[in-house]
Amino acid sequence: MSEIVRRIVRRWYHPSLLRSSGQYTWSPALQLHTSGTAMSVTQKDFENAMNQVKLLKKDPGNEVKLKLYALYKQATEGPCNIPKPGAFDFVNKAKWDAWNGLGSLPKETARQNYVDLVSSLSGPSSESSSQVKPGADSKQEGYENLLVTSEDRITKILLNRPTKKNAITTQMYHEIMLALKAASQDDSVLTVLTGSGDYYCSGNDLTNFTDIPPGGVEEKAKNSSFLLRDFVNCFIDFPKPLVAVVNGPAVGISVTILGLFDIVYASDRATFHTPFSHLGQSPEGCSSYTFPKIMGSSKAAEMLIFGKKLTAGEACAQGLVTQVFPDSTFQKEVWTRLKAYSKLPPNAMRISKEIIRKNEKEKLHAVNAEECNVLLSRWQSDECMNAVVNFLSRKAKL
Ligand SMILES: CCCCC/C=C/CC(=O)SCCNC(=O)CCNC(=O)[C@H](O)C(C)(C)COP(=O)(O)OP(=O)(O)OC[C@H]1O[C@@H](n2cnc3c(N)ncnc32)[C@H](O)[C@@H]1OP(=O)(O)O
Repeated sequence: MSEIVRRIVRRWYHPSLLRSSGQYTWSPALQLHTSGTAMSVTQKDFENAMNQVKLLKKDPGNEVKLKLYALYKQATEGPCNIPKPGAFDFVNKAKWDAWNGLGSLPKETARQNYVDLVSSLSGPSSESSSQVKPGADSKQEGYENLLVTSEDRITKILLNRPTKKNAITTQMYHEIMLALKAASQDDSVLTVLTGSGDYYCSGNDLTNFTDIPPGGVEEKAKNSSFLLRDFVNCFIDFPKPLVAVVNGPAVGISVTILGLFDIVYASDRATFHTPFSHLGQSPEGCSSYTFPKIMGSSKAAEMLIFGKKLTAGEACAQGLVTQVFPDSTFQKEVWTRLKAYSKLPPNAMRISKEIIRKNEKEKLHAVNAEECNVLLSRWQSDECMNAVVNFLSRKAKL
């Protein structure tokens, strides 16, 4: 083991680098405001949702209350505009973090997300709504950082960790695999992956690298390689039409697996970034095969080797994205379209997907295995470890 590796392992264990997510105590100070400024189309839904919150029979828990608080503030006041409270002012710091974590999420999207979240907590409502609201029908329990709902024959898997830009933790990889398995067997006909807050997903959670088992960095790298292979296999083998609703910036693995989706709809706020060389890593998610195929080898190289960040428009021009929508109407347009698609005969859709993908499957599994094998050594390299330490010690961002 080189000196740098020893230094990094020591630093990985150093408590000052391991930031906890914190536990919050519910107090009246966290309760939602119930007056809002008048807004156009969804104001009625928004007000109904605010009223539904007061009628909830079960305490939704502090994490959900913080999300509701943040979305409410974003929907009514826009991006966080108050100074960061001191570290020991726990409650206000938690509220500030939640609101600030929504970044520049547009008011309209925050209002929609608030209504969706309340619907998922309340179950089906008897009131009519002017909006298409995916996810109000049935919420599936057992996920910590996903919100999995089914409505209108669409299963929606929402990455629900907005304060961390939906970075994917080890547990989330497992939860996403479970959710995909359940969706492949439920009575839905389409499956959607999307993100909550202003990001679609910031990729692999870099703190995953701090959880070193007794076998050291090598064992960690092996475990991660197996987990990644299983994770990507779930996308390769998913039998129903799979749609990515890219609501904001996407980074790393959340971008590379897009080549395994059947449709990718993007907000015009979305960007697509695979900074593998910057991180001392290499492509995964079968992108070393799908990207050159989709966009040609030189465009793929610019993304995968040089980390060029694409706008939604560029990603669409290069074939990675199916269609781009203005952010202000993104949710409404996309869900209206998906709801219409979900009425098509399910067996025909499934069989069409199978015939489109079947000749590629073996190749994709081989590419996945090879990419994971290369990453196994990349994750143990000084280049990668330095990049992770720099991020964790706040020296580097993308
Ligand atoms: C099983 C293992 C499989 C591994 C598969 C491999 C996949 C490869 C990849 O996915 S590579 C991509 C990895 N991702 C990154 O490098 C992104 C790192 N994040 C950033 O550069 C920035 O956070 C940002 C550009 C995404 C957003 O910047 P912004 O200034 O808008 O916001 P903050 O930096 O303040 O972020 C808010 C909080 O979220 C935390 N966070 C964001 N992304 C990640 C991440 N990928 N991993 C861990 N934590 C992340 C960030 O630290 C902030 O937390 P804090 O509020 O506690 O400070």
